[in-house]
Amino acid sequence: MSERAPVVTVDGPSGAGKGTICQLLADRLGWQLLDSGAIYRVLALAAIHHNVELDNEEAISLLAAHLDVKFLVSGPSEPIKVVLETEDVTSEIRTQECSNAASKVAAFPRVREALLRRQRAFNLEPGLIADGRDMGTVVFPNAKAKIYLTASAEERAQRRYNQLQDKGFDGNIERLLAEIIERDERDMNREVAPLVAADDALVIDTTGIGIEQVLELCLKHIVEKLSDAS
Ligand SMILES: Nc1ncnc2c1ncn2[C@@H]1O[C@H](COP(=O)(O)OP(=O)(O)O)[C@@H](O)[C@H]1O
Ligand SMILES: Nc1ccn([C@@H]2O[C@H](COP(=O)(O)OP(=O)(O)O)[C@@H](O)[C@H]2O)c(=O)n1
Repeated sequence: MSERAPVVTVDGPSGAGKGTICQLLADRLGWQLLDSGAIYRVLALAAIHHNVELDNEEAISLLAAHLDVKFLVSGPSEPIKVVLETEDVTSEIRTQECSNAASKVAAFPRVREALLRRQRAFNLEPGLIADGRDMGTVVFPNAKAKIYLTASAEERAQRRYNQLQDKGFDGNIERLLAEIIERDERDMNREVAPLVAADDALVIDTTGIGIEQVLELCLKHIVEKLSDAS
């Protein structure tokens, strides 16, 4: 399988900084952006809206095959608007309930299969930055450059806590940490497309490293890999 336009994959656990770095990379390079986690989140929300049990693989995979989701891009650096059917769900998919539900529906092999083509359709010129758990291992195995971001669970929980505070919400750090650990375990131990660094990925532990420095490390790796490939 070969990719149409060049692809850079960024995988890793929750709170590692993937979304932040991918947005910065897409802006810097002027490339498309795929937030694959948002697709699993929208699917989980659709299941909740349609009263589908989260443990019903058959019903959820049917929902996945017919998922009516749109990602509306208004311009560089602008947040992408996520629309499910006709409803703007951009904020609703970010709740803790949706994060946990997304990780449950994402464990079903038939659900992942049903969403593969939809994710690969983001591979358009001039290039794609793909954010997720299995971007470099399953969805875009021939990506030109692969990055795996991680950080200690404690630091990732602290980042989520700060993020909630910034938005004016209260968070419970112990609960956030427990949920991060539970989600890591589910994502890393599922049978299909578990969260793991691709053999050829650059692994960056971002614990104690600022966003600017992580961005520089990523850009250096991407430039090297893109020039190797040309
Ligand atoms: N290297 C870093 N150092 C400190 N905070 C970071 C770093 N990377 C990301 N963050 C912050 O952590 C939070 C979670 O980052 P995010 O990009 O959403 O992670 P992910 O997409 O991997 O779940 C955000 O508030 C972001 O600003
Ligand atoms: N490529 C992907 C992306 C997300 N997911 C699942 O979707 C959930 C939400 O992903 P996300 O990337 O939006 O989550 P955060 O890292 O932002 O917390 C994850 O916990 C995974 O279970 C996945 O299985 N495969």
